Amino acid sequence: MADTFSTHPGQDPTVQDLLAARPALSMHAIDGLVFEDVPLNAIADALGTPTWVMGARTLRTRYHRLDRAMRDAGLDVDIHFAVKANDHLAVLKILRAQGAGADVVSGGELRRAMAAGIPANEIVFSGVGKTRAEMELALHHGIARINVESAEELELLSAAAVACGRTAPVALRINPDVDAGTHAKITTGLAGNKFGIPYDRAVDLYARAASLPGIHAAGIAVHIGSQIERMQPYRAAYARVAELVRAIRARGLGVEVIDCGGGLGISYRHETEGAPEALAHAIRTELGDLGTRLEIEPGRWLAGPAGLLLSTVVLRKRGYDGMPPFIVLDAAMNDLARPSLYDAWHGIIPLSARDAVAPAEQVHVVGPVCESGDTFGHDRTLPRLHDGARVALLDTGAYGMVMSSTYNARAMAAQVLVDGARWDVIRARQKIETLWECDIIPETLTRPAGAE
Ligand SMILES: Cc1ncc(COP(=O)(O)O)c(C=O)c1O
Ligand SMILES: N[C@@H](CCCC[NH3+])C(=O)O
Repeated sequence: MADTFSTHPGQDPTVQDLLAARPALSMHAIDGLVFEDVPLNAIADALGTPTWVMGARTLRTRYHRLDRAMRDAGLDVDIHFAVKANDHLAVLKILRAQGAGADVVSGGELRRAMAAGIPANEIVFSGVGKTRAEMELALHHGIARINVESAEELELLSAAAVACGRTAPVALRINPDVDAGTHAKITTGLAGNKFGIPYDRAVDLYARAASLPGIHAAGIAVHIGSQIERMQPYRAAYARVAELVRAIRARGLGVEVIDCGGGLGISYRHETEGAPEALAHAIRTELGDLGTRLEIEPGRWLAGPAGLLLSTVVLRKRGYDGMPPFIVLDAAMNDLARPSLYDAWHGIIPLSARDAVAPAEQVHVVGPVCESGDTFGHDRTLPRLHDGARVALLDTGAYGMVMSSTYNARAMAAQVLVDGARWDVIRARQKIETLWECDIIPETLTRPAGAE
């Protein structure tokens, strides 16, 4: 955890270290940095920067590893991709083609997932504040399940389902009060977090769910946080779920499904990537003998390493009084928000082979936005970068473009999909005029000066 989120201590991996850990990336003398089989300079030449790049082959490879890990453990687990991590229709279509369903947290995500061809009966609706309209939308389309996060929400859902003549298949998302050992802003399974139903109220609430009109009490869901590196928190949470399933069944109620959540971490810096095989083992050990259907809802593990953000050095600014220089990029916190939000560490690699072997120096890497927090790395050891040099920010396929904004009137960056040796633009760079196309000027401001 300290590695992923701290910007200061420890030695940075070198360019060679970063490349060695990422099979989809390679450095070539003439072509420079190549992702899958596409030289990234070709994309930057054609589209400029900042530009997001997703790798289709990488996505497929990762999905298959996860799926195989579950099968090899003797488990039949439905994989629902957490759409919040990357909601691009092309990404969803690729994962769907491999067999993925979806986990969504808003009506918008539900509609995106369906637009990408994922049927509603393979979509689970999670989230702490679903509106009545969102519930109705989900029920109308025949959602596979709604994960309910509170007693209050359960009552609202019952009323919504009765009103539209539907039965809502429900899992109660419990809060197991387990520390996932991750950053405070992305932990979700502690009793004080807003997520889930307090563990000690879950059995009674399940009984209530089973008695309510319009509700089919189908199971239990748990999700304890994101970027989880160790299996122990998973095992602790699953052990609590198993205990709960037994207690519910002892009341004569049925539990058909357990949603085991997402959260598996990746290696941004020095961390060991969460192993799907270890997760499968934890699920089998703790939950495998309960005879329920099993599901997982990973986001980051599938999409994170499948994405990059290309950027160009606008200028080098000399540091104050011998302090490290600032490398100012054309990408900013409005594009990639993770470093400013969580002090997240993302690898940075020059696109040119020659730049990649320049002598290393200590720098601060920043964006041009008017916030001191618009910083991609403090005291980073990087090959010396000149004005105009291009870099790739690594592992930005999850919680990257989806968290972009247009702060400082910066247009949303273009996006490209690489698939082996082929690449396609999958989102055009936003036209700057569209930033104000929804602004409405009150008529009083359009009258000529002095006219009343
Ligand atoms: C309910 C739920 N499911 C799945 C996820 C996906 O998490 P991750 O991207 O860490 O796998 C999240 C995000 O933390 C979540 O809140
Ligand atoms: N946005 C977070 C992850 C949040 C997970 C959603 N509950 C990140 O970038 O690490």
